Amino acid sequence: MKKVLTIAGSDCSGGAGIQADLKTFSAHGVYGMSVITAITAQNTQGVFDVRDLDEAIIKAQIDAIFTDIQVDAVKIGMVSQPSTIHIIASQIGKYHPVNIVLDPVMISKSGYSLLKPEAKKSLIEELIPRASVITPNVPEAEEIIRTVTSKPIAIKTVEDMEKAAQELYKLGAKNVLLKGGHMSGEAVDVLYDGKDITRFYSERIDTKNTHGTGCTLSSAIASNLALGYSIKEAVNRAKRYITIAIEHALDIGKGVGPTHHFYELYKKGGLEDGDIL
Ligand SMILES: Nc1ncnc2c1ncn2[C@@H]1O[C@H](COP(=O)(O)OP(=O)(O)O)[C@@H](O)[C@H]1O
Ligand SMILES: Cc1ncc(COP(=O)(O)O)c(N)n1
Repeated sequence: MKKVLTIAGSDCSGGAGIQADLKTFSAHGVYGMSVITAITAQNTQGVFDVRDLDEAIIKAQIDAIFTDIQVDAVKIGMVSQPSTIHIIASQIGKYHPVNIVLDPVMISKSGYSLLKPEAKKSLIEELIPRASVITPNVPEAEEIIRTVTSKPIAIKTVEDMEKAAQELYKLGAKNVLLKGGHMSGEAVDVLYDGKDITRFYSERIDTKNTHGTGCTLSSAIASNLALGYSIKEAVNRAKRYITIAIEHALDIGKGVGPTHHFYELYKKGGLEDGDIL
């Protein structure tokens, strides 16, 4: 069985973060493991409190996994602060996992800052260059480009997304997937691999329940890379998975409900049994 690790924050309400990642791994038939960077108190209505774990326990969790178990892919989500980023970067340098999907989580759907402003530079300099693929949403892409170039940027069209993906590629990740969840019209994601631009389309589903979409997509990509798919096929399959997971999103809680994960949905996306185990 392929083994996939998420390094991310905990969402006690189960919609995003570590919890969404582990559910996604299970639905893909891969073995999920987690290194927790921070504990958040959040639900479908907002984020109420955060405790960042210290670097010693983050380091110890990563050592415990890599000294014992072969890891086929790593997904990195909420990394909060510079010390968390330094220790993750240094541990990646030590263990060299093969597939690294970095979701540069900055602000929750409810508007809470999950990455401290002073950590932006560390994320860009220390983690992005180590990633096999980064998966920013549109506001994150704008923020990263603004931080690097000190110039204002507004991504308004798919063509703007393509230009931004090429700009982000210069930061050293092997691939850039710019997600179009925050645009209007069809939900188009753009992949740039240094050579080709590929667009991934889906209909835009009319729902308020999109808590954890970014976490789900990046974990699905990590699962598919672990299963041996090329980056384009991994993104293609992940896009199909997230579309079904949003279509079946749950109206849980009073606010933005979570995506839904289960094996039957995976099969419904045309992803057959034989493909996943
Ligand atoms: N309403 C929607 N209908 C269909 N796909 C969506 C919708 N909202 C987001 N997506 C897709 O979900 C994935 C996550 O995108 P996005 O919501 O932009 O990420 P984030 O959670 O990081 O803000 C992308 O593949 C995006 O195209
Ligand atoms: C611990 C944690 N990590 C990430 C997100 C982003 O979630 P979303 O995918 O909805 O933007 C979150 N709300 N909480």
